[in-house]
Amino acid sequence: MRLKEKFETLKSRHEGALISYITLGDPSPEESLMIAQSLIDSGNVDVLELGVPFSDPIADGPVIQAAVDRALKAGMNTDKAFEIVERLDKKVPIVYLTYYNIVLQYGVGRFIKECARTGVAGLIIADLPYEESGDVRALCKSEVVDYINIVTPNTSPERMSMILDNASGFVYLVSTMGVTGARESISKSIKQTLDLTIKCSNGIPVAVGFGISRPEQVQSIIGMGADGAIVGSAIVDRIGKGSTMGDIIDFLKGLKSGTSPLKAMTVSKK
Ligand SMILES: O=P(O)(O)OC[C@@H](O)[C@@H](O)c1c[nH]c2ccccc12
Repeated sequence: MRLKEKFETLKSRHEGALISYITLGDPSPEESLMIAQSLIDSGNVDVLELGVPFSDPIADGPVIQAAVDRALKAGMNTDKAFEIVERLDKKVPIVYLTYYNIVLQYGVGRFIKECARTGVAGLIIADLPYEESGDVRALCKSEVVDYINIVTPNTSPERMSMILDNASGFVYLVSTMGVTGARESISKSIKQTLDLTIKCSNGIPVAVGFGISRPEQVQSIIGMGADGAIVGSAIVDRIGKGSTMGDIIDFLKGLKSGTSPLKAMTVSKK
């Protein structure tokens, strides 16, 4: 399923997207396939972001670093990542999150063709600066894979409009500088960056990630006008601690309830 279709459906329901991240291969390739499928089947995840593990994940905090280590030790690699995506029953759009080295090693053209063939709807390359992304973006365009850009609170308005002029799928707004990982609170100044991003986004959905781990945080981000909230480390942490699938799905259900601020308001008024 394409990202555009998903975001349009959600919009017509006045609902934000819950985007969940897990690392492929964590704790093992087979188990991560089962986890990914259970998350999709639970109906609480609108977009599934799958990390293709890279040995030096510089944008990742300790929780995801540990997951990447577990995955690599369990024999995870890029071929197996494509195999997993191919086998998934993709009832929601799948987005890959990886680092440029992985793409380069596999062969840029070959990697993007494999994304298209196996049904990866979107691609995020965490460490590829926009200025260097021209070839990858062109290949993604011809293979109909959405290339997803990351913007941060440090992105200048000029750079933001340049990046967003060429955006597709959704825009990934990083809530705070630093690495991935749950935080106590989401910075208040995010509202300002979010407004600027929405203004420059030409109608492409904007999703906010980094540090979101609670339903109230999801609700406040969606309430500020974001089209989606991205949660990674809080889920990966539960996988690492060996939580049951039932507990992880209950956790996601709570987060998903935060994507309907209007509904939540009506309920709390009763
Ligand atoms: O873990 P957090 O703080 O919930 O943030 C989402 C994040 O995990 C996911 O989108 C992600 C995982 N690795 C990344 C590297 C760069 C950008 C984003 C990511």
